[in-house]
Amino acid sequence: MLPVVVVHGGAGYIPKERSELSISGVCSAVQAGYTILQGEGSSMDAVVEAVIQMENNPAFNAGCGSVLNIKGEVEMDALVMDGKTLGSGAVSAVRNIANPIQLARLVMDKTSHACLTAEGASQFARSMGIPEVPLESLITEYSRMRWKKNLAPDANPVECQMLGTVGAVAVDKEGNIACATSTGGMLNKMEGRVGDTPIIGSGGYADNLLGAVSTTGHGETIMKITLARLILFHMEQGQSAEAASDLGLAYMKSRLEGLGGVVTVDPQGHWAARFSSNYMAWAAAQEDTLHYGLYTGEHFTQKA
Ligand SMILES: NC(=O)C[C@H](N)C(=O)O
Repeated sequence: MLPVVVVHGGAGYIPKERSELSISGVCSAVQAGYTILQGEGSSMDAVVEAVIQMENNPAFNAGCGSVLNIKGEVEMDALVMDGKTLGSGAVSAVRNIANPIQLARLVMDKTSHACLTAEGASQFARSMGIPEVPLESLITEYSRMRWKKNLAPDANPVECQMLGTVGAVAVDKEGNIACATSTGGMLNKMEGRVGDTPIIGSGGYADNLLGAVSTTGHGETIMKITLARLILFHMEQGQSAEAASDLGLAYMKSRLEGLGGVVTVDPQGHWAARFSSNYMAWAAAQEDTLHYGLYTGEHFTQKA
């Protein structure tokens, strides 16, 4: 069963013309993670690489392609967690860097802190030699169009809300488990708004004894129920990765009318990609097979 890597490209509304881009994006990201796992790399290396691929892909709301805040600027959140040590690293409201997930990993590896924010995170990035990139390089025509559209008083909140956060979970050959999640947040959010993504237990969680989860959906709702940790709690109680994911998502829906999605693994390599929204691009790679889907109930396979 091991190794395995599972990724998501965000729960929510995906316009038809963008579905191909999302599918091909999650499939190439999962392949990149799987190549690392097959080459003896760690689950942490695999989830970070998979997320970097999606941050660099303008189809997703992370890195280049992030949604814009109310001022038309990009502020990003990211989290990594290492299931062996329970160490984690996060950045919130960071600007002008291409790969927030890399910076989150450096926070975990090189500082004694769990999260750096805003200007302090930028200073740390500079000290680590991470180049600053111009704001414009993170903004796509599509994200600017959606930002403008959503400023209109008659904006459709469903179409304009959650979309495209990216995340990954993996178990390597040694049985070490990791998660990574990265996002531009919610469209037209207030300046300085921080969502669930960089918060351990909400945007993700990893524990070698239980498994790992990376989440997507409305951050303020996810935080209320600490969705990632809630799912792992159900697994601790004996539920499978799939049943626990469904229980967590069902609770968020019944308790708060919140929709979202998750990718989940357990220590044996059982995995799930589950969502209560209409769409979530996801992909998994295990035993040389690539699995992927977008709509509820969809599950395609091909050789990895
Ligand atoms: N699309 C998303 O998943 C958004 C993210 N969870 C946030 O609230 O920042």
